[in-house]
Amino acid sequence: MKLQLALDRLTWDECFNVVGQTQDSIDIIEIGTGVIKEYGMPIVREMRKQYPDHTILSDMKICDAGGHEAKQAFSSGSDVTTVMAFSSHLTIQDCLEVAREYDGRMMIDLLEVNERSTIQKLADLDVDLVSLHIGKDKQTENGFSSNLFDLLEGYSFEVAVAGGINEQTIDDVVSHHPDIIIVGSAITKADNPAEVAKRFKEKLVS
Ligand SMILES: O=C(CO)[C@H](O)[C@H](O)COP(=O)(O)O
Repeated sequence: MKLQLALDRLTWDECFNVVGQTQDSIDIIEIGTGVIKEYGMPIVREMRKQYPDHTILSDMKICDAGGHEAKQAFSSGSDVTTVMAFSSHLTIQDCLEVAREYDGRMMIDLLEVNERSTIQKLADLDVDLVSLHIGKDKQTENGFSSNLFDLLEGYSFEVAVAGGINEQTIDDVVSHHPDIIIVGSAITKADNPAEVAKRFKEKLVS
């Protein structure tokens, strides 16, 4: 089980500061969508330069022009980038093809997906990594619910989970044995991110 730190709603300096404090506890550095919108590919390149041994995920949340945007992410040093599950199968296919060219991976974001037919579409496209995700706005109504895992019942994807996961909910999430647990605010907004990230890491089982 891997810990992915999501860098969202932070300045450039805050991103590097929190990664600097938590680097020993995290496996994957996620450069969040809003951070990419603010700073573009230069922040991905700088993160790659400073953290050559960490996996870097750019949360591009691609939904169209998949080949071009995936290329932007991988050519800047990302190991993984994201495409929305509701996108056209052509967009997802193009992303997967670019990922193969760069020896990278696509994570397919299941934000707002409730239909098993969408999951079957992903399986038919030979997708291998998906993320169950409750969006930031939706979190004001409902936090991460274990029921989300039901959507993937019977499929063998590698699974990441995200959406307001905190120290109160981590045990429940871990009990479903996802491959990657994505934590943002619970670490980045903590008084002592290093300590909190260490506690999260200790909860993850291999
Ligand atoms: O993709 C995201 C937002 O769209 C975040 O990475 C994800 O929600 C994790 O952050 P948090 O733990 O703060 O919810």
